[in-house]
Amino acid sequence: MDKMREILLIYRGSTGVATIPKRKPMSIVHMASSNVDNTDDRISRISSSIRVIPNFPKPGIMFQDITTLLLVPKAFKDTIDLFVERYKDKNINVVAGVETRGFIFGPPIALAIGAKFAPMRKPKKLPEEVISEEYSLEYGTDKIEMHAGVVHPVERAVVVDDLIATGGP
Ligand SMILES: O=P(O)(O)OC[C@H]1O[C@H](OP(=O)(O)OP(=O)(O)O)[C@H](O)[C@@H]1O
Ligand SMILES: Nc1ncnc2[nH]cnc12
Repeated sequence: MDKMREILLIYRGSTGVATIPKRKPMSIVHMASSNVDNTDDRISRISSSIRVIPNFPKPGIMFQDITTLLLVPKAFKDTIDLFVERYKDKNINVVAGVETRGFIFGPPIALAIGAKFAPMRKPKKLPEEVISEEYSLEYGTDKIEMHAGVVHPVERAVVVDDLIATGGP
């Protein structure tokens, strides 16, 4: 399998419009900045739609909050379009999305390029036989699992997630 890991810069959702915040709002320093491809104005629109929250979930982490990107349909669509443009003619059979935020971006990319979508889930969520891999996070370790046999050796897969922090060990 030819593996590629595709990342944006992107977060896990808040709990909806009607909820009352349980903790003090944190100070927001800025929206994300971009240092890639200044010729495509979609990149700056995407960057400026991502909220950066310092010291969440713990001191020293600059949390890149993609929930704000999801509130801007044009920026969300631009995000999907950029990936679709990159992968549409590459004979990709499988888009694998990393839980949780890869579940937001992976499916629309898969549909647009005519690939199947395979969820890569946190441990013990999938009911059938799995293949699994342990990895390090910027703030902890985790393991990811996928149903065995959903990707065949001859297939080409793109792994979609929102962001690389440590990129693993
Ligand atoms: O480069 P790394 O160090 O691997 O960190 C990046 C990973 O961490 C975050 O997910 P997280 O495990 O926090 O899960 P979530 O999407 O459910 O919030 C993020 O969505 C990436 O998957
Ligand atoms: N800095 C960060 N922002 C958003 N999600 C993350 N996951 C790991 N590190 C992160």
